[in-house]
Amino acid sequence: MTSHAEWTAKAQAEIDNKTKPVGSLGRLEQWSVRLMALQQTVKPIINNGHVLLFAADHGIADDGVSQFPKVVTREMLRNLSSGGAAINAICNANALKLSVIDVGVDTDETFTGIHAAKDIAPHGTNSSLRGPAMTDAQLDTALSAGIEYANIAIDSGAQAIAIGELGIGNTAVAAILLAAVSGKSAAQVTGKGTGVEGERYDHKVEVVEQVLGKHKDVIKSREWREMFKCLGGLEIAAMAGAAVAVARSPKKPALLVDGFISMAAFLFAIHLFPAEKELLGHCAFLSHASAESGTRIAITEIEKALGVSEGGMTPMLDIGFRLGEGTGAALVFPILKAAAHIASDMNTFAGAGVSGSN
Ligand SMILES: Cc1cc2ncn([C@H]3O[C@H](COP(=O)(O)O)[C@@H](O)[C@H]3O)c2cc1C
Ligand SMILES: O=C(O)c1cccnc1
Repeated sequence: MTSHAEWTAKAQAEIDNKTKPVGSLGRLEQWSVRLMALQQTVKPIINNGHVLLFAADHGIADDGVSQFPKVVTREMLRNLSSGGAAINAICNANALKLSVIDVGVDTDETFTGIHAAKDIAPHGTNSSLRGPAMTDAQLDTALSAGIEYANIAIDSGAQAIAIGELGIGNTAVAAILLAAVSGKSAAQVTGKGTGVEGERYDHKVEVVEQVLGKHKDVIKSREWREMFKCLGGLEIAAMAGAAVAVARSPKKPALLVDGFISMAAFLFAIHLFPAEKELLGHCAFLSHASAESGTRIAITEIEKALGVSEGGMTPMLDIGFRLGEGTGAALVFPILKAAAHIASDMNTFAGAGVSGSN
């Protein structure tokens, strides 16, 4: 069997032979090479994409870390249900399937078309300021929900799975997770999320710092499961589960990682599932660099955890997105599709009778 490294070399040679100056399609070429190596074919296929949007509430949202109240998570579920959210629009534009999965939103309401895994944690997580955010059972069930919904999407024919999220307060949670992994300070990883400014931003940094202090022993232990249980979120766990299901799939789907929170989930997936580290690295495509200020650190940590060189996981776009919901991943889907077509449709210099470089 040809190894992934051999496939990468073969794919690079294929791309370099096509009718264009070497490297002239920039990062699109990188993705094209990566798709060939992932699917182990010179004609990779990306036709169907599916966005998995996991939603959950966070105890820490009541500690003043967001510009918006916690109730917005459930109000946005209703909006998603009626098709009025940003992700609905981008999925419509790019012919993507969308599954919204409630893995712990604090509501009794049921919404048409929204999957509800309500048995996990009906009110969301506890605040990590006061104790562990989750129980072991909650962490396991949220991871399993992610795995389950990713497998359903893959079985129904998706060659690309995007992971997105909704959960007021979750930029603070992602910042906490990133600080725990990287050892960076609260100020370095904490961004403005939905738009906290001035004293509210300072307060958010302080909360992140306090949580890191409260859980310093478990952070020091590098026991990844315990760390995630104490600091994490249900929708972030579900995204990590979905990522590992994509990585494990023999159908070799691509994983489109969204913004800051989605990146934190992917980073934790690498640490939670070390046996799948290589597969996670092969399948993952970072869609965009969110404007959230910890993003660069997140990308560096992902590259470090995967053991790839600096720049090996450069996101495709950097266009000021800072929304989440899977919007960046959904937006970039046609680019991933084009990367597959570059590989399968373009002619070689010899095949087209075009002169090569001098
Ligand atoms: C109306 C609205 C729609 C959203 N869709 C995604 N988010 C994003 O913002 C939240 C994270 O930011 P923070 O940590 O500052 O609360 C998450 O729900 C995330 O998905 C939204 C936020 C709002 C307000
Ligand atoms: O980077 C993200 O995905 C993001 C940033 C701010 C708020 N919600 C999501």
